[in-house]
Amino acid sequence: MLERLKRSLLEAPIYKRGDYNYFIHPITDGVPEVRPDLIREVVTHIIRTANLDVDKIVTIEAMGIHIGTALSLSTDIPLVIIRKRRYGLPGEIEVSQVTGYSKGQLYLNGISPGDRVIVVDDVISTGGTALATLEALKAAGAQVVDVVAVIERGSGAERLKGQGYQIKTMLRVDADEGGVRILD
Ligand SMILES: O=P(O)(O)OC[C@H]1O[C@H](OP(=O)(O)OP(=O)(O)O)[C@H](O)[C@@H]1O
Ligand SMILES: Nc1nc2[nH]cnc2c(=O)[nH]1
Repeated sequence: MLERLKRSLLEAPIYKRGDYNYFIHPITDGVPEVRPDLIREVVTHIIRTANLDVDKIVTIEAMGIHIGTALSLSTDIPLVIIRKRRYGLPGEIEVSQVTGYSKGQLYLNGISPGDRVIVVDDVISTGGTALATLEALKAAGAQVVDVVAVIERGSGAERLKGQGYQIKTMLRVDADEGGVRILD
């Protein structure tokens, strides 16, 4: 299962960001190129394993967009993209996002109270983005029926699960100078 994703992660180059061994991968970075076979494998897996009895798919700019778009095309469920830019539309919800590398604001539009949604993203690491997303969706009155991240690195997903959030991840990984290791 997920053989292409696993193989591609084992081949991912490492880029040193200070002390952090950052892996560069088509799904999480769009670099060197977004591979259709990987997107297809990921989306097929989501369709098999996630609860798609939803009104909307929600993803987060930037690196959730290709996964969200492919899932939307495969299911005909509309896609809502949480943006890092304010639009000032009526009802726009603003939340703070803190990740391992950045701090900023996220802006949610397009959700009506009672909407059933699934959240999809490329990676969960500290869990800061997922937490901000869930906070925004709660403020919008959405019912979050599933949260799926393709790759899990670090303790964020476990922390959020400990706080009662249901989060599904496809592969858990870590990385050092030698490359990516798949943990399960
Ligand atoms: O669990 P976390 O520590 O919050 O990290 C996960 C988030 O980090 C990345 O986004 P990032 O904000 O780096 O922006 P990008 O998608 O524009 O690269 C990724 O796409 C996730 O949304
Ligand atoms: N692409 C990518 N995203 C991450 N998010 C947290 N760690 C990483 C990493 O090593 N690579």
